[in-house]
Amino acid sequence: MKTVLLEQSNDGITWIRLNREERRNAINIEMMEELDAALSAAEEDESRIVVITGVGQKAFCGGGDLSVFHKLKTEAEAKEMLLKMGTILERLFFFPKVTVAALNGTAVGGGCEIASACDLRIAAPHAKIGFVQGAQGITTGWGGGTLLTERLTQLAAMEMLMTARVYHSEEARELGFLQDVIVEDSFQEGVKNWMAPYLKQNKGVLSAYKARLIDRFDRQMIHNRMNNEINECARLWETDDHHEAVQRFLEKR
Ligand SMILES: CCCC(=O)SCCNC(=O)CCNC(=O)[C@H](O)C(C)(C)COP(=O)(O)OP(=O)(O)OC[C@H]1O[C@@H](n2cnc3c(N)ncnc32)[C@H](O)[C@@H]1OP(=O)(O)O
Repeated sequence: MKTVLLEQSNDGITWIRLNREERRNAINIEMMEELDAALSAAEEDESRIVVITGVGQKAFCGGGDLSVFHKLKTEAEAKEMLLKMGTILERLFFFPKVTVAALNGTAVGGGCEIASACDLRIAAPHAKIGFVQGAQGITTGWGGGTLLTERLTQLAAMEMLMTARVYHSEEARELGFLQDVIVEDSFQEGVKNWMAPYLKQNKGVLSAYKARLIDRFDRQMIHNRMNNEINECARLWETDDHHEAVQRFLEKR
């Protein structure tokens, strides 16, 4: 694997690191496939907790790779890509182990959708967090909007999605998006310390509680809502509003 790094440590944590630092860990098709493969490895290994984070200090994930995805022009082309990642995020949402999104830096767009699929979200103080899709004339399209509404209060989720605002970590914590802000100098050590109380429990205890959490959800309903979200985003994708917003970003580079 190249765009995703897998570290299966012997302390109960498997680390999955998004590894395109020069692109702010933006997601392309290869990365989607490697993320899926990393989840398969993590599902089978002896870990109790799976942490998804980004390489470097600047970004957790800058969302979909616009330098590639701007080539997708039609609703059908967009839908194929959105569905591919949506399927992975649905898998992540129902993953049998505890999952943590450790936001080492900025998480925007699809980066926030990945974080929403995880059970817990923690971040470095400098991280900026925003569902910026609205500012690009689209909605969340990997199913992460649906998943966010299962994580936060309805009002907080609506605010984040509908305003497309970018929040500082502390504000995101106040809204309930983040469980905590990790202030230690070493983010990785801070994440480990934060998870230590969870890691005191054995694998059976954690997986049993995770199964009860999953029981809360009507799987078919979540699946249908994610599909509706993907379809709606694909429809908006082919509008001029969206293509022009992406063009503006690409021209700024
Ligand atoms: C398709 C699924 C739905 C979505 O994800 S829609 C949302 C897509 N994402 C975005 O709109 C975010 C775009 N990126 C940004 O706003 C900023 O780059 C970001 C993430 C806040 C980081 O800001 P800075 O730390 O100042 O870094 P920067 O802007 O100088 O970027 C460094 C290099 O990374 C590139 N990059 C960042 N995000 C990217 C992306 N999503 N797709 C493609 N390239 C991306 C950026 O173009 C720049 O490249 P270069 O060094 O100029 O060649």
